[in-house]
This record gives sequence, structure tokens and C-alpha cells, in this order.
Amino acid sequence: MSTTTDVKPILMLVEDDEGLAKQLRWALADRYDVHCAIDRAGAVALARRVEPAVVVLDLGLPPDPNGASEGLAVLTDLLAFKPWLKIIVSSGNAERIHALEAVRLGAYDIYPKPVDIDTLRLIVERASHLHALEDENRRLAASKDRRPMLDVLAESPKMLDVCRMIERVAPSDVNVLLTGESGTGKEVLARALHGASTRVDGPFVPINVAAIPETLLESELFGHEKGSFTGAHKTTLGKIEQADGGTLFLDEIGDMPHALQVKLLRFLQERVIERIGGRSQIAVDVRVVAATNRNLAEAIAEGAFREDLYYRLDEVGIHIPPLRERPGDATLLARHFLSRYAQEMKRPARGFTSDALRAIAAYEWPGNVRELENRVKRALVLADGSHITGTDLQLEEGSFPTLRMAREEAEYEAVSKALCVADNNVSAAAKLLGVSRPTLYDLMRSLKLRD
Ligand SMILES: Nc1ncnc2c1ncn2[C@@H]1O[C@H](COP(=O)(O)OP(=O)(O)OP(=O)(O)O)[C@@H](O)[C@H]1O
Repeated sequence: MSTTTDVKPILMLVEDDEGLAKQLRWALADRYDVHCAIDRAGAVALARRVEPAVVVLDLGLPPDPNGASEGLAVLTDLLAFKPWLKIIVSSGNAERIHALEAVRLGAYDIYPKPVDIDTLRLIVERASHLHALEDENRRLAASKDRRPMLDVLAESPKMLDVCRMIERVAPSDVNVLLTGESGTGKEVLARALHGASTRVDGPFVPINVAAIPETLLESELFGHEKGSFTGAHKTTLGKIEQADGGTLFLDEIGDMPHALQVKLLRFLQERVIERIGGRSQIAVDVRVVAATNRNLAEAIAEGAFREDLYYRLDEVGIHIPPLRERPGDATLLARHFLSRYAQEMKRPARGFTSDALRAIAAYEWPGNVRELENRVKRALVLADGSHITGTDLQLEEGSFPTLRMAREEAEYEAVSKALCVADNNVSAAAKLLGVSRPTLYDLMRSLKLRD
């Protein structure tokens, strides 16, 4: 017994010539579930209702049957709410210029008039196949189940190292401290770590220590018993208890008030908590992942952060490099955000212009991935063409790196690679780089690769 149902792909015809529409329907109905519209309003309403994969669109529609204005308007309307729709437009010889305009606006293909049914069937089949593949890809990309590292987009060597490290430490129960500038992806990586751990079926509970007023933080973390203070109408579990069996993510741990640092340390040592106003000790099984964009060594030296707590949290420390030190990542992430938000905002943006991609790669990204994400979102709202430009992203020429910065970056990469290949043997690394040993020592000092 076959369990597959043979669902035909949905095809929408927009054709005002009734005879031609009938002929096309007859020719395509064996392979497709065909629906017809004869004008702009009908086409838009039908597309919303039946959600076609492919549209065959005549550009000459009433009230402009001899021009293309109405057909192009249908095209823009449809792509605005379904950017991935495969639209095939028909063009007579005289309308070739309009057909090219349609492709510029995002049409998938054109077919010549008078219609040759076999050619059209072939074009429609290809479009339908591509639509199905893209659909499947989007579905896979959206499914988060059990493939945590898929959410972490990276291609720079430094970031790939970070991903490998996360995968390596995930299965053990050690506490992990993630450090890195704001917006580098610490929370994304904490989630990936949880997803790759044996605790994946347990909860992932994030709490931003800096965002909660000091007076409420203790109760947020440890919970409280009913009646333990004015307003405590019922017993409430704190985040630590909520994370039982899973992972607790303590974001901005550097901002934790001193008194609570003591309490957290006690929990990490003894693995039991006491709710505020409670008497019993409750055993809780959590793995703690903490993150900070502050320099904790300085905070410890200033007496603002307890050293013993630091060592408990930093059983394994992972540093997330800033985006400017991750060649290739910015453009990869930009493409990802563009396709994600174009779909969410129903904008027909199809890509970046090459000047935009150059500007993205060259920009310093002080706000890291979060800034990139926001700029792409804003550009999508502002852009009026099908491609996002550098101007849409508001990346100015002035943001290009100076030659000195570029040279330092290249030297840093070359020297660290040579040292890695030479297993940190400076003489061997100097040989690989074609410089003397003292020169390499000087270089390492100036690049802060040694004291
Ligand atoms: N490698 C990545 N792949 C995909 N999306 C990412 C990646 N890194 C960051 N992001 C996205 O960028 C945004 C900022 O990331 P996140 O919140 O993890 O940064 P953070 O370092 O925790 O920031 P903060 O220090 O300010 O809390 C989020 O929307 C996140 O989804």
C-alpha cells in the first residue's frame, strides 16, 4: 500500500484571453492544479487563497491590454507578498522590452508568444521543481530540531574553531563562560551548546542579569515562598529551579551584585537552593553557561567580581571574536538576514549589489552581528529596487579600513597560521614566513601575540 498522496503543484494562470486560457489549462491540467484569473484584483485575491507555486502571467491585461503596465503591477503585487513565487511572463515580439523589465523586477522566466505548449510545459516544470527545492530548503533551515549548530552561521576560521569547541564541550557537564563584545552571538552559541548537549530535552532558561533591578534579581534567580515579602502572593520558582534538568544561561554575569555572587557561588558548590522565605534546601540539576562582554579580570582586580565565582563559571572559557575579525562571516550573515526578513516582511528583495557586499565586508561592525541584522532590516524597509545597495545599508565610504589596519590584519592571520603549523616553534614559523627569528619576535610583539 502506498502512503504517499499525489499532490499536484498549484499553478495560477493570469490571462484575459479566454480561448488561450482554456488551451493552457487543458495543456497543463494533467500535471498541475490549475487556477485562472483574468485581471489584477482577481490575480492577487486568488494567489492569497490558493498559494500557487508557479504563475503564468500575460503582461497585457485590461485596462492596458496592449501595454504591460497592468501585468507588471500584478508581478510586483505578487512578489511583494510571496517573494519566492516563480512567475513566468509571456511576451510577444513587440513586448520584449517589457518582458526584460519584468525579469528585472523579479520574474523567474519569460516565454515567447505565440505560445508553444511544449516549451511552456518545460519552463513551468523547471520553475515548479525549483520552487519545491527552495521550499524544502527553507523548511530545513527553519527546523531547529536537534541540529543546533545550523543556527550558528559561520565560515571564518576563528568562528569555525569556536563552533568546534562548543561541540566538543557540549556533551560534558562543565560550566562554560562565553566572553565577547556585545552582539557577537553569545546567546546564539549558548543555545547551540544546550542543543548539542545531553540536556537537549530539558529547558534552556536565559536570564539577563543586567536587565533586572538588583532588588528583584534574587527572587528571579532563586524564587520565593508565598508570603515571604509584601506582594509575594504565591510561591514562585526562580530561574535556577526552572532550568532543572537543562541549562541556565546567565547573560551579563559581570553585572551581578556582590551579595548575589556569594549566593550563586554557594549554589554552584552545593547544587542546592533555598527559595526566599523558604526553609528547605532544594536540589537542582543545572548546567550553567554564563556570558559577559566585560573584562572580568579587571572586575576581579577592582574587587567587583569574586575570583572564586569566576573560576567556578569559567571551567571552560570560550571567546567569541568580534565580527570585524571574522572574514567572510559578515556577508554570509547579511545574506541570511536578507532572505529571512524579506520573507517575514514580504519584500521582494533578491540580493545585494556588489558594492553593498564590498561595503559589508569592509565595515568595522562595532555593534557586531546585532548591528548587521538591524541594518539589513532597515535597508529592506528603505530599499526601492530589487537589490539592496550600500546606500540602503547606510555604510559610508569612510568606514573602509585603512591600509595599516588591512596590513595588520593580514600579518596577524599569516603569523598565527605559521605558528600553528609550526606547533609554536618560532624558528620554524620564521622559516615558513621567510623572515629572521628576531624579526618574527618583533612582529609577534607588535601584533600582541606575545608580551
Ligand atoms: N553566528 C550567528 N548566526 C546567526 N545569527 C546570529 C549569529 N550570531 C549572532 N546572531 C544574531 O545576532 C543577534 C545578536 O546575537 P546574540 O544576542 O546572541 O549576541 P550577544 O553576544 O549575546 O549580545 P549581548 O552581549 O548584547 O547580549 C541575534 O539576533 C542573533 O540571532
